[in-house]
Amino acid sequence: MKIQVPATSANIGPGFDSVGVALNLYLEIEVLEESDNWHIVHYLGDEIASDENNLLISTALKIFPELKAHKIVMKSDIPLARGLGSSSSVIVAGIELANKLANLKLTNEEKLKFATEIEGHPDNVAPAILGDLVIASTVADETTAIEAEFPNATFIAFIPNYELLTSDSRGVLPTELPYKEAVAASSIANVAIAALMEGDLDKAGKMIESDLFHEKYRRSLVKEFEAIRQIGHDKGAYATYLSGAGPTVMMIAPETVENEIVSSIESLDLDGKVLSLKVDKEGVLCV
Ligand SMILES: Nc1ncnc2c1ncn2[C@@H]1O[C@H](COP(=O)(O)OP(=O)(O)OP(=O)(O)O)[C@@H](O)[C@H]1O
Ligand SMILES: N[C@@H](CCO)C(=O)O
Repeated sequence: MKIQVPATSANIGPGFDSVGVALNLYLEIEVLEESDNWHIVHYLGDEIASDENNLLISTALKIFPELKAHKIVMKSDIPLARGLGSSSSVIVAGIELANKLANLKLTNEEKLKFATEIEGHPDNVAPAILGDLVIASTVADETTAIEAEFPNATFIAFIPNYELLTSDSRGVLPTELPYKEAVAASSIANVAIAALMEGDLDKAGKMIESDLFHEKYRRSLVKEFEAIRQIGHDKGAYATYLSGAGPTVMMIAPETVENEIVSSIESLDLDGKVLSLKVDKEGVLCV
């Protein structure tokens, strides 16, 4: 049995802790034979546990503590701590692992509830489970999610060669927002989502770049951000935003300007890589 989970790009500007889209980079786990202990074969580095302490197994055991141990092979194209939902991909894979091995027949709503409880917010786990664009709200432990189709566009990611842990990136956010600013921030988010639903990427892009919830506090943590956003403005992208908690800088652009934008970002000679990505429509899959 194999389980595949897509990467995700959360926030998309003003959709902080609420909006995310699934993209075509993947975590894949292959479940092999039963074993006396959990053992994960992976090439993700020494800091990632290979036993029951790995987030995959700790998540699966939270869902079903009596799960029988197996040998597992884990591969991932999703870079760790870069704002592309690596932790959510593992959590969603862990829930699916318990679901399939213990034949729990979990619904998507149940998977989303467990995943949000573990991750703390729904914006990465929801599209990792459902695919495509998801708008979700978790308040007082209750999660409500709406799936939608992301309008036709390409995603261009600049992935820096350094990590930024979500916990560190959340540490620079204010604990409170003045009422007037919160109302303005919420109106920007409302129009961004309405424009995405209408397929109006010009208006959506303008609102995505007007976020007041998180980017202005975090931008200084990602020194490449302004130069890449400028390329987006010069070359006709719809929007450039900080993916998840960063440091990946994500651009939404028409496919017609994709190659030109990729070359322009590469010509900045920054320390990192540039990837063109597409929306994943499926979410978690088990084969
Ligand atoms: N394949 C994996 N196996 C086990 N743990 C993992 C794996 N991938 C990620 N993690 C854990 O998740 C941590 C990264 O999570 P973090 O929330 O900081 O970043 P992210 O999920 O990549 O980005 P973001 O949430 O901003 O999209 C890693 O440091 C590691 O502890
Ligand atoms: N909404 C989250 C996504 C990363 O986990 C944040 O921006 O901190």
